[in-house]
Amino acid sequence: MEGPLRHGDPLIEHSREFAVILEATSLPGVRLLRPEPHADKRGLFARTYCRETFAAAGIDFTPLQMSTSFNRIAGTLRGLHWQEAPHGEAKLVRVTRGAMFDVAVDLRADSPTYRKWFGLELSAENRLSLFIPAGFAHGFITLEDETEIAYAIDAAYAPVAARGARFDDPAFAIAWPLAPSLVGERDLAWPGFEG
Ligand SMILES: Cc1cn([C@H]2C[C@H](O)[C@@H](COP(=O)(O)OP(=O)(O)O[C@H]3O[C@@H](C)C(=O)[C@@H](O)[C@H]3O)O2)c(=O)[nH]c1=O
Repeated sequence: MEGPLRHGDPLIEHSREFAVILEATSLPGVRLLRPEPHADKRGLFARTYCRETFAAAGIDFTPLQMSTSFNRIAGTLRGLHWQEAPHGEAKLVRVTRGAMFDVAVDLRADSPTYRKWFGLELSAENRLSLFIPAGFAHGFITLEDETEIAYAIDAAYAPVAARGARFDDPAFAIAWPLAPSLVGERDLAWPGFEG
């Protein structure tokens, strides 16, 4: 009997081996996804996640849930958030409307980039996604009103394991591109990071 079709099999004529480009960032493990759009007069089609491409890059990432985050005003800041082990979660984040400055912070104590951050603009226009593995904190500030974010996450939500740090914690010294105009109460109340 025939086995299941695999990405790259000749039968999948319209599939391309590396339709998702995974770029390194200044933080080992954090990757930037640059889609390769197939454009025509209708618009475009682009893959925004591919399990096989991730696996070929040595990343074991299978989303279990997808979430959306809508933010009314520019300057809305959410984060920094992570889930403690064994509930660590990897996230793939992109913007479907508007724009934001997205940040990952390395919280792996044995990492050469421990407590270092990486940030970049993700927007509906540039269609970039950021992959943030377990062991990193994540946060963002919106750059436009009515910005909406799509998450794919590989672990169940576990409020008991939820942890956070303030966006302006001196342990990280993140250079946000603007001062926040709206931050949730929980995010203002995180204790100083003790790593
Ligand atoms: C994250 C999450 C929240 N919730 C609930 C809890 C709460 O009532 C409501 C809003 O949750 P929060 O205030 O935690 O939402 P928010 O501050 O947007 O949390 C998010 O921030 C960014 C930076 C991330 O990286 C995400 O993983 C997530 O932590 O939604 C779920 O039911 N499932 C979930 O997976």
